[in-house]
Amino acid sequence: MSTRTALVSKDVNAPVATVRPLSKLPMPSKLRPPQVQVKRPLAQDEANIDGTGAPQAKRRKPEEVAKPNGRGNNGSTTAAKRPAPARSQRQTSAATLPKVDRPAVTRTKPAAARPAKPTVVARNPPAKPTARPRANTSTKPSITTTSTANGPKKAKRPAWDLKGRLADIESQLEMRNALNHQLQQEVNERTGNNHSLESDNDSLRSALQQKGRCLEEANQTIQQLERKVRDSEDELMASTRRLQREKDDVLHANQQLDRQLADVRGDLGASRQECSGLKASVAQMAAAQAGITAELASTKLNYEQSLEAGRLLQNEIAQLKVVIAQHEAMIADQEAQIRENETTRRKLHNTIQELKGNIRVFCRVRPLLPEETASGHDMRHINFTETDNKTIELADANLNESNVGTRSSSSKKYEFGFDRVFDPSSTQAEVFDEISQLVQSALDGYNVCVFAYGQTGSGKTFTMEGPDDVGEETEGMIPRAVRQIFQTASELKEKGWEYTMEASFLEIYNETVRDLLGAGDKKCEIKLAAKDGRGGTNSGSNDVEVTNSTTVAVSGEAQVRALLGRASHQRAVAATGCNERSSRSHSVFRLRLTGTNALTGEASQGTLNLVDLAGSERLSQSGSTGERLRETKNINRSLSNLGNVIMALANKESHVPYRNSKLTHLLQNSLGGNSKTLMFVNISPREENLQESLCSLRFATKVNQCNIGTAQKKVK
Ligand SMILES: Nc1ncnc2c1ncn2[C@@H]1O[C@H](COP(=O)(O)OP(=O)(O)OP(=O)(O)O)[C@@H](O)[C@H]1O
Repeated sequence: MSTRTALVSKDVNAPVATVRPLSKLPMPSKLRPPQVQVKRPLAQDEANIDGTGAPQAKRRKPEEVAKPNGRGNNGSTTAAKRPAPARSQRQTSAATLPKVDRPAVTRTKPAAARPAKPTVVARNPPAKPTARPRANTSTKPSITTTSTANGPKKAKRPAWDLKGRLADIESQLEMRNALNHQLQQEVNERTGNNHSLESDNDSLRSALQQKGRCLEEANQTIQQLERKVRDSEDELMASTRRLQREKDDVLHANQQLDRQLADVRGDLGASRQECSGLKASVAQMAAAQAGITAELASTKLNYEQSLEAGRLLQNEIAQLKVVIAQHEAMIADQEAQIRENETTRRKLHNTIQELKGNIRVFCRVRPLLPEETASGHDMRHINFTETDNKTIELADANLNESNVGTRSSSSKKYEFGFDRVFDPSSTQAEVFDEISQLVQSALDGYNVCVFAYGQTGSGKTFTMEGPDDVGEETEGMIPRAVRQIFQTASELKEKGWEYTMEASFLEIYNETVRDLLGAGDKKCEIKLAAKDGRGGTNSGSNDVEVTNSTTVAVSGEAQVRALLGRASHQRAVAATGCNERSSRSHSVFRLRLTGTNALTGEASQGTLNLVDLAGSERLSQSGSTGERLRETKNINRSLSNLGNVIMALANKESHVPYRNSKLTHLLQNSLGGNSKTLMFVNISPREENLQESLCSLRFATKVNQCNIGTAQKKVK
């Protein structure tokens, strides 16, 4: 008994463990388990079967198997006593049987291995299950049998009828075995179906995987195709743009060609017009050529005539060249003669100066100043002869000093004659006109010395330099002499003379030489320079030089005017108190003129000295004391020595006392035989200055009577 039960349990459980979860797949209606299985009284049968082993209990839910299992183990009698379930209940139990088996299937076949899309399986239903309905049909008889076995219950055998009961049991056992056999067959069939389904499932899964791979490949292919499409689209776009550009280029080229064509057409039209114009021009030129040809013939004729005339002109030119050469020779002779004439003029000029005397005296009487006129001064005591302008007459009303300033009929007249007398109305220009020839002599190479001698306030500075508010008309002898020198030097350039000029301005105060163009702080000494190595001095005397004195090369009037201004400033700085320095000192403006003539080879060196002497007041009349007395003594000594030198020169004495005073020492080469000297004796118009005027006129007369020899030109 137990052996058979175990065998049945083993057979029943084995196929159940491999049942596939058919409900997971869309099972065709033909493959579904037949409803007859539901009609089987499985619950009771299985309870009996389960009572033999645990595997059946494991496949059921606890609530479904608890009671049968608990009772199953206690014997079939309990099950037999139990009322049979209703048919609907058995069917439900049978219908749930496959569902109870599903968990076992789930354990053997993981859900993850199943195809993701059941629809694939549905499209490919397995072919084998079509045979299953027949198998199921074969089971029906057993069910029917079972139904028969479960038919109306037999009467309960009495307890003592063991034999009958045993027979019943054996009968039931046989039925059970038959049923088991049928079930085993059914299980086998189902197992086969399962295998078939699994095989189908595998094939479907592999097909699905293959489809998946195909799908992936298709996707990849699609992606590749999409990329190719995109690439193609890009290429298409690029090609489209390129074609558009090419199209635009072609259109542009076409437009250019159209324009060029229009231009060419225009040019062609213009060329045609030009061609027609050229044709007309050619015709005109042909006509003109004919005219030119005729004209050429005429020109040739003229040319031959001109050649003949040219030959005649050349002969004439040759003759004229001879004449020109003769004229040039004449001009050269005349130029040479002009230069000779210039030399002759200089000699004649010098001769005239000699005839006039190498020392001359001009007398100049200044006018009364406005303040002098206003104070009642007059100059009736001075008379000028209008005939020759060479005589001046002073009337001394009272010989007695006490009667000075009064007039009487017994007045004494003093007449003085000079080379020229300038009355108060004489202008600076008239005065300079008389000395301009001396200035010319300086340019010719002579030493010229012009003095202004007279008492203080007599007009010496006015004559030599001009007034303080100097203008063009009131310019003195120095600026006028300078202007003439520069003008004459410029004119002499045409005759080949070139001059260089050097200026210096010295002052002699209290027998001290001072440089008015320098700082004036250095002691100046008068020295005789060494003889010219070439023996250039015809006088035999040496040139006088002053140490520490400033010599300025001058080239124009303005420059000389600036030097005079500088000298005037220096003298003003040296003035002390009421002591008028300019009145108490001698000033010497010296202009050294060096000339060369490249044409004649001549050279000359002259010196123009313009000297403004200190006031010549008599010591007895001055009433000076102290420093003023010393100044007066020095002034008188130097002026007296100037007279002595002139007298010595006039008397041709062997010794001329040049060195007795700074003034004569400085003017050594400008006094004597090698120089031309002119003295202005300036006279005050005031009658109260009559005696000083007489003294000055007497000194000037003495100088004027001197013949200091023949001036000699100094050539280098
Ligand atoms: N010819 C003249 N015409 C007009 N004014 C003159 C003339 N000569 C001199 N004067 C004036 O007379 C005044 C005295 O002249 P200036 O200073 O030249 O005399 P000076 O002899 O040089 O005196 P000092 O010896 O003191 O220098 C000045 O005011 C000057 O302008």
